[in-house]
Amino acid sequence: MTTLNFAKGHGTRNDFVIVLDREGILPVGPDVVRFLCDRRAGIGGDGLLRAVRASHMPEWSGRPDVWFMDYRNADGSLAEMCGNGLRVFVRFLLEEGLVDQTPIQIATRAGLMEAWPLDGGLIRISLGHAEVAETPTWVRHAGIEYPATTVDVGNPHAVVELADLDALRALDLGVAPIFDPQIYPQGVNVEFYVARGDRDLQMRVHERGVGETESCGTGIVAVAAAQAAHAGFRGGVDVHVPGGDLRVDLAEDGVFLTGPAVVVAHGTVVLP
Ligand SMILES: N[C@@H](CCC[C@H](N)C(=O)O)C(=O)O
Repeated sequence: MTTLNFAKGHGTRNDFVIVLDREGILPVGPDVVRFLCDRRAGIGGDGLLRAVRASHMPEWSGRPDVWFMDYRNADGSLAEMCGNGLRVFVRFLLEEGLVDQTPIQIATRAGLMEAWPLDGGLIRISLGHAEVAETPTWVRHAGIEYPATTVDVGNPHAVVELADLDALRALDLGVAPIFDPQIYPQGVNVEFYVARGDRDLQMRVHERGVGETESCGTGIVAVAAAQAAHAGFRGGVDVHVPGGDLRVDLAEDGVFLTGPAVVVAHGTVVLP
């Protein structure tokens, strides 16, 4: 019988199974990830966060003395970055006494990120630079073709602006949006948003490798960056998602995301 110790956490209800694997030796291939993230047969989560010492990740060539966030989607696929996951990952490391200095540096497939624990259960993270593409693309959903903006936040996003909140509420994101596979050969996260004000956005998301989730940190940064590029500003943007409220800062030196992160359970699971 193979057992695994796990924790469970979420950031604005984007939820994750977390495993500590200092030496990168645990058997967490795609089948095990799908099992752990299964809400009926497993623990349940939108993704898995595996904490590995960076020196044990062959794909990492940066600082060896930090933790690497190995993120997997619920369908077992790899993703480069996860904004809510990064805050939950940091919360887990803090609670386990595995990090102390601030800013906390975390290695990811999208590079070295930093995190600052704040009062009120919040964590601020850096997410590098959000690159807004100039060439427009499209997204089709429920028979409608929408103009979309591509934003790279380490992982790929297609951002669609809708006219009003009724249109946002009416979307059936149980159905996956269709996108241009030439633009997104590795798939894409699709965000729909409404600007309640220039710096006050409401968003829903269909995540690559997961489906509709209640929040997506990189998606939140993507809609803020797309809105800022269209309206021509920098600075703070509030983004509301079904799972809660987050703050994006679009600064000269990169993008930052602030929001809550909690660990809610610890346990042991028997692997099939
Ligand atoms: N929920 C995440 C994003 C997770 C990865 C994404 N599904 C992808 O495949 O790129 C977030 O909070 O950013």
